Amino acid sequence: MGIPLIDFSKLTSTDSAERAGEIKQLDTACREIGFFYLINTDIDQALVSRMMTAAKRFFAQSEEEKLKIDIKNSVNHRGYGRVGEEQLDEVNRADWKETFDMALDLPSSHPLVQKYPKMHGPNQNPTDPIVVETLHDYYLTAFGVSQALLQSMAEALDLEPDFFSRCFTDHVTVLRMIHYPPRPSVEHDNGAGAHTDYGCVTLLLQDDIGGLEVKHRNGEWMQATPMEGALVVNIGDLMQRWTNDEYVSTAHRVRASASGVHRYSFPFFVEPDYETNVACVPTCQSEDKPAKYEPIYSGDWIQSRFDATYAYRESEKSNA
Ligand SMILES: O=C(O)CCC(=O)C(=O)O
Ligand SMILES: [Fe+2]
Repeated sequence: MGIPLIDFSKLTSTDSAERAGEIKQLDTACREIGFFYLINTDIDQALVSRMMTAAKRFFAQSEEEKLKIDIKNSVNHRGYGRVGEEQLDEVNRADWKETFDMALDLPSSHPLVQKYPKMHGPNQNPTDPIVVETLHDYYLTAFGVSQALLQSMAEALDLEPDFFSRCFTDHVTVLRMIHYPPRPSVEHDNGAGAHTDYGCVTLLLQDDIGGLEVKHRNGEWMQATPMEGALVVNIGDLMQRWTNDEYVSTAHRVRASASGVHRYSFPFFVEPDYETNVACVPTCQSEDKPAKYEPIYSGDWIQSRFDATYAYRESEKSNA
């Protein structure tokens, strides 16, 4: 009953028997727990070290400097979020973490920015060019991994291989850096409150500190212990909806770091084009199991979740 291990090099292997075997394992993981470790991806150790260095450089700046790119000043959810800005668990305490979010940078004149200004538009970049370049390189590499993974999932679900990946032309995939500073008191043990992710899949790179916990079906919390060279991947709500609850979006949370300990992690939230019509995939419905959810635009769904969990978007909750 642990978190299963999936080998990316086997998913993309030219040996069809090997590929088919690994796709089956992937399918089981997505149905039973919605979480897995992904090893042997194209994200090499050099890129991982560059990300760790970039995050430390960025978050080590003064609060004043970081607030120059405050996420509150961005209509499209890009930039720096100070400690307390996000509360993933809508009932308990705010998260003890600071963040930086970036996505595809579209100019204000782009038609999609005009149409969906709260999701598309320019990034608010850090001033350090090394940090910007590193984030850019990581974004592209992780995106490549995510698309190959979505192709394997489509095959696992007996769909055309590009069923999901064809919905990623002007997508709203977000790369986030998170810094969990040491917690202020023993009582404040909330690094990130219990939540499910909103999008298709999340690819998480984490350092070796640990703290991520995953809720098993039986209600017990399991540790997603850091594994060198592995990403932790999980299914998001949109994919659960798309597959009529066949693939499960599982709750997870992060324990706050102990006194004196800093943790860094990098979720990559894989989210399709705004106008992707998320309607039950053909192979996940039958007479016995009709579609449970109304079709929805992917972007409308994701935006409603941001509005529910961000302090600065509080006033928009009632419109969500
Ligand atoms: O930092 C982590 O390990 C996980 C963060 C997370 O679950 C999220 O940001 O959605
Ligand atoms: Fe998450």
